Amino acid sequence: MPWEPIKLNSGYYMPSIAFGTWKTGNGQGPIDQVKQALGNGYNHIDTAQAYKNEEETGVALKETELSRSDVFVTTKYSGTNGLDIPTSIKNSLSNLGLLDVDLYLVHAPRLAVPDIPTCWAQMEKVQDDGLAKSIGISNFGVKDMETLVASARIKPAVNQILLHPYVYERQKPILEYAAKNGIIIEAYSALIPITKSPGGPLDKPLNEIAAKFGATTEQILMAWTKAKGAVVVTSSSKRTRLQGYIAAGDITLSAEDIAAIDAAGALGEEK
Ligand SMILES: NC(=O)c1ccc[n+]([C@@H]2O[C@H](COP(=O)([O-])OP(=O)(O)OC[C@H]3O[C@@H](n4cnc5c(N)ncnc54)[C@H](O)[C@@H]3O)[C@@H](O)[C@H]2O)c1
Ligand SMILES: OCCc1c[nH]c2ccccc12
Repeated sequence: MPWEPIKLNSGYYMPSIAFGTWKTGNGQGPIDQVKQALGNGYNHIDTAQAYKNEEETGVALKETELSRSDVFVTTKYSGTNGLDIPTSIKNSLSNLGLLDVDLYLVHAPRLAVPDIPTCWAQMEKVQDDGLAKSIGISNFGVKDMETLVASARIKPAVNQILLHPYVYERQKPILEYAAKNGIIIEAYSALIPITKSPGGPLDKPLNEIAAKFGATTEQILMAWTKAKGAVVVTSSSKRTRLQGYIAAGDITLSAEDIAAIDAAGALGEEK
């Protein structure tokens, strides 16, 4: 299998590519998009309280042929409507029509109220109560993680962060801290160098490496992210793109390819 499942510090396995549901409201809508992803090789769905599509995600999960145990479901505490963590997880499970989620994340450190240790103790209770098999964080920096780990009984399984070559140097301390502490990094917006910041120093090496592999530049960015040990959370309403991302799991970049992407990434910051 190209995108191998990754073992979390909770003992559970997480599929290393996920379909993200943020902004799936347009066009087909979230139900059809999630069903399309589940029908095209994705068995990991990423949603959040803030995305306001947990109910539609739940419908898609019911309508798919895959059974509950075949799909890894992540949702997040986003502080929506000022609700606390115990209330939010119960609402999310009710919206999704599930008894538990595979992963529950604190969407951002600013949502950890009144402070990170108190918030994390509530997350630990969510796992103790069997409402989430694993718990984690999103958008946490090194200082945030240090504060959390200092008081934690259960370390976060995952930190979902922005990661692509233009921010790699800036994010590297997060990756290093996570690796030392057994926390898996999940990368969102891996395609920004193509979708939002084309015309920069990455264009040349990405195009050259893509031509060498007979691949698209999107696939090379996915392979780079995978090579950094990160799980990828991506999205598209287009079936062919979704299939392309899955196929990118077969691409193994050489050390020289990775070094060329790192070097070009370090030359240009995200625009
Ligand atoms: N935790 C967080 O704060 C956070 C933040 C952002 C995203 N996310 C999660 O990550 C998921 C994916 O985020 P993303 O959409 O930024 O990821 P991404 O960088 O993988 O981009 C995917 C988007 O790029 C488009 N795309 C692909 N190839 C393209 C091309 N050649 N030209 C133009 N557009 C192209 C796709 O159609 C899709 O809309 C979200 O749905 C969400 O679940 C989480
Ligand atoms: O996850 C995508 C970014 C995002 C959308 N709504 C949010 C609420 C809290 C933190 C992050 C987000």
